[in-house]
Amino acid sequence: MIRAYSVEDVRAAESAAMEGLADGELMQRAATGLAGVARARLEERDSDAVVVLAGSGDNGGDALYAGALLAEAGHPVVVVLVGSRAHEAALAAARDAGAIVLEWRDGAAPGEVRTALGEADLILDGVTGIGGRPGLPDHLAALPDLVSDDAYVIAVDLPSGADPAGLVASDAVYADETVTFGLTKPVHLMPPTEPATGLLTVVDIGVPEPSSPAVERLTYEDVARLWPVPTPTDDKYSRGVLGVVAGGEQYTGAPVMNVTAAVTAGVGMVRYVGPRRPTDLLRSLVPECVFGEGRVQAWAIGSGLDAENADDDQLRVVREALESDLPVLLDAGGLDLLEESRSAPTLLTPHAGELLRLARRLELGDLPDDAVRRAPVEIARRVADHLDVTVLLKGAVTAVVPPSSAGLPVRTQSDAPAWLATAGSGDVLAGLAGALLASGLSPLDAGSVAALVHGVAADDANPGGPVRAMDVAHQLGRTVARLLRR
Ligand SMILES: NC(=O)C1=CN([C@@H]2O[C@H](COP(=O)(O)OP(=O)(O)OC[C@H]3O[C@@H](n4cnc5c(N)ncnc54)[C@H](OP(=O)(O)O)[C@@H]3O)[C@@H](O)[C@H]2O)[C@@H](O)CC1
Ligand SMILES: Nc1ncnc2c1ncn2[C@@H]1O[C@H](COP(=O)(O)OP(=O)(O)O)[C@@H](O)[C@H]1O
Repeated sequence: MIRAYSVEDVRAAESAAMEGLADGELMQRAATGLAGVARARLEERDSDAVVVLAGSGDNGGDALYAGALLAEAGHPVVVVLVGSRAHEAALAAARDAGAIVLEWRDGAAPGEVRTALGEADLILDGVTGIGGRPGLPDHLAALPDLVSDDAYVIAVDLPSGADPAGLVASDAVYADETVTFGLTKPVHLMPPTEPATGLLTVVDIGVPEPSSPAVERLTYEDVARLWPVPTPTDDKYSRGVLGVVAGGEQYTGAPVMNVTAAVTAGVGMVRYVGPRRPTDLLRSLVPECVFGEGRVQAWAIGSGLDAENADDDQLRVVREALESDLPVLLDAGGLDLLEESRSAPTLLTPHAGELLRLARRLELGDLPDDAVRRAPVEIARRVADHLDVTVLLKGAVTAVVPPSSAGLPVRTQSDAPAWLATAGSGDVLAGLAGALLASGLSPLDAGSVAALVHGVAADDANPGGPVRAMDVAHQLGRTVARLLRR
């Protein structure tokens, strides 16, 4: 498990670590680790010229001390001061080591700054760290255009401009690599900010780990720990039966994808409830599936289901499922059918558009069109709290957000290639997560394990190339086996 800690907890842990250490010792450790990574990258790329962007705070201090170490090691280093102040001792160290110091505190970039940025092989981005407000100052808006495409950008602690809490989207430096100190922070793992982080390298500076993470990420080892592996005493019923209510006369593909995914992921059994056409299709495409109502351990409801024109039998079964004490997953059209909290475990799996529609239907505050893009986890949290459900918000970084009452951290997963952004892949995820709910996993575990396995299966199905949703569904069993064997 990878764990990230809130800025307040990081600051408290850093203060605890500083007790008994000489003044500035932690910053020296940070700068030494940062300079070590920077030197390794310069060497790997057979390159030399360094630009240090230094802001007003201690993040700028880290970058300046690292710049001093790189200058001492013989690299040409140009420091560009971009904030209203600079860390004085660190700036003096950089000067003493031979760095050239330029200023770009406002307005357009001076010519010599443009030249330095254009010629840099490696840039240390030390504009802001965990003390930064989201967004870059206006005068730095032109920064990306001034940096050569060939330059390797290392963000110091976090990409400048990115929200340290990872809650809101903003302008930020997009780094090739982020070197963070001691502890991973939410910015590195959350949907709106992780894409700016690049490769994440954690340098140990001796900061103790706080007790409660704000964000967690499952690793392959966690899948091996959480996956419901059958024992010799199991039978198909004890392993879990998933009921699927999906599709209709119009939308016949979604149930095929749901059911194929659940069956391939190894659920005990799947029962499908739906009208004639999808039923006939499933009979020929997924012969393992059984049809009609019966006892189940969990429901997956809503993929390809048009709530307005749904079959009466389907709507009745959905009503009964929602009133039952069984775990329910609601996807796509099923999201329109939940009116109030349930007492049983409930997992919603919207994409951004569906989350916005749901939050608006529930009247959860002022919600402009870009509300979910700007603050995805906050909107998911509003829905989770209002309905007392777990919300899995799909995207390049998928967030699984439990209700605040559970007192659990958010889980985020980013295991999928962008090729997975293809019609039907969400239906595969719903079938997979439903299968895990039926086998007894909590909504948080089922959602996060499913997101990880779904993403890895997409890559396994055709490494480095396009995938169709059905290929992801067919790949699930082999991917699970590979992750369990590790
Ligand atoms: N504590 C420790 O033991 C250790 C800490 N360490 C390091 O310290 C970092 C935290 O340092 P920090 O607290 O000084 O905050 P930091 O992120 O540098 O920025 C603060 C200043 O930036 C400015 N500013 C704000 N927003 C801005 C924006 N959007 N765009 C531009 N400027 C902006 C604002 O100044 P203002 O603009 O208001 O004058 C504010 O005062 C941490 O990330 C890690 O790198 C390591 O050395 C390990 C040990
Ligand atoms: N850029 C991306 N990179 C990786 N995965 C993505 C990306 N965009 C979407 N996905 C994943 O693809 C799936 C799409 O689901 P969804 O939008 O519900 O599709 P559908 O409704 O067609 O089945 C989700 O699992 C989502 O996490």
